Amino acid sequence: MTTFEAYLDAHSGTLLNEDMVTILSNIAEATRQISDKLRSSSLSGLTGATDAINIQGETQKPLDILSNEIMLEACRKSPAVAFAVSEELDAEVLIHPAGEYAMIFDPLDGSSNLDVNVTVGTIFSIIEASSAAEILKNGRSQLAAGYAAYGPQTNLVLAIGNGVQIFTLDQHGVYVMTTADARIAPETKEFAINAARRPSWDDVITEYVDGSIGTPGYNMRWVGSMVADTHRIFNRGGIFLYPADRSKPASGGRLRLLYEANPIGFLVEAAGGSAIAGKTAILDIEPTSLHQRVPVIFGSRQEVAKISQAYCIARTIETV
Ligand SMILES: O=P(O)(O)OC[C@H]1O[C@](O)(COP(=O)(O)O)[C@@H](O)[C@@H]1O
Ligand SMILES: [Mg+2]
Ligand SMILES: [Mg+2]
Repeated sequence: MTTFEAYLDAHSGTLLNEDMVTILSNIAEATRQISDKLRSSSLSGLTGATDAINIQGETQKPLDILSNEIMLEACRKSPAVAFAVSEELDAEVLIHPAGEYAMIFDPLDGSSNLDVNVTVGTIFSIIEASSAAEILKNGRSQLAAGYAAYGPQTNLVLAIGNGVQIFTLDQHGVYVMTTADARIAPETKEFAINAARRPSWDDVITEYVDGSIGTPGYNMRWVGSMVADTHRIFNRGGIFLYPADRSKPASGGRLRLLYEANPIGFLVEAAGGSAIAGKTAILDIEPTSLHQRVPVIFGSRQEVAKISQAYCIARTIETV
């Protein structure tokens, strides 16, 4: 049995320095606390919405705010964390002026699913950044990334440079490794997209989805929590698509680069999958702002390659 802490210890001094071990341990502890709060949310009144609106213009749920506070506490407990960047914060927050890293997170992903008891998650990414100017780096600069998925089980999924490991929270609050070196199947016949947005898709996405629907054996899934859709893809392959809205190309898409697309892209590539925004790999996009949105297509390598080739051929389509 390998616990999360034992896994970190085993890589301390090689893939991880002591500061990174502390940061990742504190993130694991934060996800335990969030998991606890979620399990009893209806009993403790942590349901519904608040009056607060975040920088994205979205109404915050009490659990968005609480999860953000728990993740900020993980930053405060980690002396090497200089900055916190979050979906729920307008700008970066200085935590420890002498720190060398930024912790970037979506404290609760899929929070529209909270009141219907469907899997939600916490997504995180660690980069080197001792000044605010260093935060806007491409996704290849990530030192570690991961997510917690709060569903029937709580899973913690982590990449630190040697593949992807999956841990499961046991009844004593211990994360135990349940999948070593998770790999995403290279081929798939399962895709995930919000089909209600079809009128806003470009021709490449429309043709891909229409072609898939007409092909025997293809299946469609859409949870509405990217973490849950990602977790399914880690377990049985698949492709996830959240393309840009063709009527608003400047908006970039729905998902945010720094704390949604980049960490998921890092995990997916580490597991042998691919993650693109169109012609460009997600991890190669140079960020221009903290809450920048990008089109996101990721999952089984060969299926993603079909779409990336279609974008390269369709030269008339303006895409990233
Ligand atoms: O409601 P839509 O358009 O299907 O969007 C769903 C997507 O939005 C998200 O919920 C965005 O995350 P947040 O809940 O953190 O804002 C993704 O998890 C999910 O894939
Ligand atoms: Mg999210
Ligand atoms: Mg969120």
